[in-house]
Amino acid sequence: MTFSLSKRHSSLEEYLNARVPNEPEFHQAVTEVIEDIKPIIDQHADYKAANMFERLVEPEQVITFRVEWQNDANEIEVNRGYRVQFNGAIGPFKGGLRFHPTVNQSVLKFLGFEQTFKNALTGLPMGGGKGGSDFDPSGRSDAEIMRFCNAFMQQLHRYIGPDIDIPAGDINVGAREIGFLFGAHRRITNQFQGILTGKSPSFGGSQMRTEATGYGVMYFLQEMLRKNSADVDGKSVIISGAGNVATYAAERAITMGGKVISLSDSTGFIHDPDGLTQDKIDWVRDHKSKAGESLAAYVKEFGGEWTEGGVPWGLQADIAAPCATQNELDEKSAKALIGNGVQAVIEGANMPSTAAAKSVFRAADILYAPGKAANAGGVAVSGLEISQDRMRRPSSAEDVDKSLQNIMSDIHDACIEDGTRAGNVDYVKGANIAGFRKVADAMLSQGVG
Ligand SMILES: NC(=O)C1=CN([C@@H]2O[C@H](COP(=O)(O)OP(=O)(O)OC[C@H]3O[C@@H](n4cnc5c(N)ncnc54)[C@H](O)[C@@H]3O)[C@@H](O)[C@H]2O)C=CC1
Ligand SMILES: O=C(O)CCC(=O)C(=O)O
Repeated sequence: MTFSLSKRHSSLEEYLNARVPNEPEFHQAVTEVIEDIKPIIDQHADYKAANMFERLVEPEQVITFRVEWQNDANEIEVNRGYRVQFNGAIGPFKGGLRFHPTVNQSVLKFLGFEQTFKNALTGLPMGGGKGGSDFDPSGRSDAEIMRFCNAFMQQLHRYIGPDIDIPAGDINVGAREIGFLFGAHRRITNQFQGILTGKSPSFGGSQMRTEATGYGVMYFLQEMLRKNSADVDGKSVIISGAGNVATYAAERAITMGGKVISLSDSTGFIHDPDGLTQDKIDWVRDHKSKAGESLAAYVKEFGGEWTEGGVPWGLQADIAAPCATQNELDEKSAKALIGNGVQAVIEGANMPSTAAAKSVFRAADILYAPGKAANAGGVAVSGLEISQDRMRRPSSAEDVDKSLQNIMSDIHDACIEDGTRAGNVDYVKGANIAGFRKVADAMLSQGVG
């Protein structure tokens, strides 16, 4: 028997094992999406005739390159750089750069695949891509970070451009790294071009890009709650991570009246039963910006409890927002959250829930928003930054924030439209189907060859 989506394989698992062996994160992301869109492809003769499944799961280009650079001890170090240009059917490739020792082809392909659907959901003309390096920035000096960024761009500049591919930040790539990368590109090409987003507003960046992902997560949550006649106000919130997405999600949750009781990093988590405040968040940002600092120092400063090596999912709260990294929330944690009466789980990170955890959430009577919908606010404001770059005309923070709220509300509506069955909303299904339709229809219109 053949798998109905591919003539040569009998199941999705067999297809993935044969075509892309040893890429577990990519298999996980593809399996989740394909389970939801298979019935749509099966029912749609045009999609089947166009072999949409095989074309969708094959990236257009996977580029790898050597990054050689000199550390402070004058030693030459070598890292591997990547850019996965996954799908450019609806616009130039767009997606972040991640610098982390766990970066490999599987991780970047899963991220580029997810990004393709996420970008489609924003309603802006952006294809999906992702890139980065296995470079570990922890403990490195500013000068080393700058030399690494220069060396990385020395290779990457061949593959990007305002009409080709426009990267941005992701884990360990923030304003400092984007500045170094942009400067390197300008010196190499002698052109001032909008080839990166997340730039400082002093040289073409958009207001609110820094805040956009975390704020967008909370705007999406507010939409979900409102549809159920509820509100963030008065709710307790568990957040994981202590970086860009986590701290801005916490900031917005607090201004909406929520009580944020945790943050975490790869060394453990804090439980602050009094709740975070803006001062505490500012301290976390400052502390975590210093190379290699653990969040453990929080409790000496503000009290609460530190759990070394733990995850915050055993705490009791109304809302959980995983905002750190992929597969940080497993089946046991998902069951603990449900057992403790969580009402909504909203993913700020990309694929933070394992496949088993996802099944627990989808089967439970809770609101569950997948990352590709809930964290799309960051790339949406990147899309607005591209427009500002083109026009050389900046927008105010108020205007960008208003656009962000509208885009998150539209994504919420799209999820409702494609994810409602018998009165129940499956946000995962809704996001997968709505994103798929847009990309697949563009691919159909453009033919093959
Ligand atoms: N920055 C952005 O605009 C967007 C980011 N994302 C996703 O959000 C997540 C977080 O990204 P950022 O906040 O930008 O990165 P970041 O580098 O600012 O922060 C990452 C945080 O996660 C923590 N962390 C890393 N590994 C961990 C682990 N195993 N357990 C607990 N904590 C861990 C780090 O200590 C750090 O505090 C990633 O999945 C990223 O792909 C998604 C959409 C946009
Ligand atoms: O703003 C961008 O282009 C990158 C955002 C991103 O990497 C993400 O949405 O995961």
